[in-house]
Amino acid sequence: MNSYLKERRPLHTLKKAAESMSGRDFIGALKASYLRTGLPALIAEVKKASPSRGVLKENFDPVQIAQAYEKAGAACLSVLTDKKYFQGSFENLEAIRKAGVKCPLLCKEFIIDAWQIYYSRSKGADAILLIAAVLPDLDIKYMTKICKLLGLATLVEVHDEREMDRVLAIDGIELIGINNRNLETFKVDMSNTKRLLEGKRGEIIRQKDIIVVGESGMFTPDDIAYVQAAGVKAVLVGESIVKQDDPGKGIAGLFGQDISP
Ligand SMILES: O=C(O)c1ccccc1NCC(=O)[C@H](O)[C@H](O)COP(=O)(O)O
Repeated sequence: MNSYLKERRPLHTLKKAAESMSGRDFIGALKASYLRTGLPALIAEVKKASPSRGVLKENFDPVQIAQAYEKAGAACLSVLTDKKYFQGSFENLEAIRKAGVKCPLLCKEFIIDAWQIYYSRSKGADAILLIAAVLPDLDIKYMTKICKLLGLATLVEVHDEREMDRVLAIDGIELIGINNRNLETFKVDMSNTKRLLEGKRGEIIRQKDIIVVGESGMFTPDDIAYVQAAGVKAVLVGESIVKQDDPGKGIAGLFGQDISP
């Protein structure tokens, strides 16, 4: 977390800015897209670089990429704001919002402190990411409540059975992301999504009407079909689409068809 920013924006002034922002319905946009296309709704990631792959796109223009994604049928966008590992920024998030992009925006940041939630909202976020691997249950509960009060959606990310069981035991969770990438080894294994949705866990998810997002390592229509068959209603995709000369065409290639509205 950037303590320099935290010093400049004490919580009581930041809260006012966050509360005055009007948000967009992130979960509603995912549901509407799934109904419209019959395919997992796309959360398209504005991603310049990653720890596992280095720089993905030279001449990175976040607004242009966001507009191309929206035009090509993305339901929502994920904007990396972490500087150190992904070369992202809050300026990118703010610029995309100010450019008039209508897709709801997920602020992709390593959130460990409630201050960051207010800051994300003040910069135009409609949803934030909470990573179960780094947050105790109590923080997930507390942060989810703050988000609800602010009108923000929370995407709670899990990677294994233990994290999934922890998150399923928390009341009020509406959106769970299953990351196919192991955050320590960076290895991607799509069968992770399938495994975590089998049996009792899948039943609880259906009962609670939770939307599951498949995350990472998707490149082809077969990959999309695989995670859809496993039970996901949305996918979070970065590398395979952002690397294309035309990221919009990257989306049609990923789904094997034009999904634009
Ligand atoms: O992308 C990485 O290399 C990475 C490494 C370590 C921790 C997290 C990482 N990525 C975060 C993500 O969740 C992905 O950016 C997102 O799921 C999109 O993945 P992809 O389609 O494989 O770019």
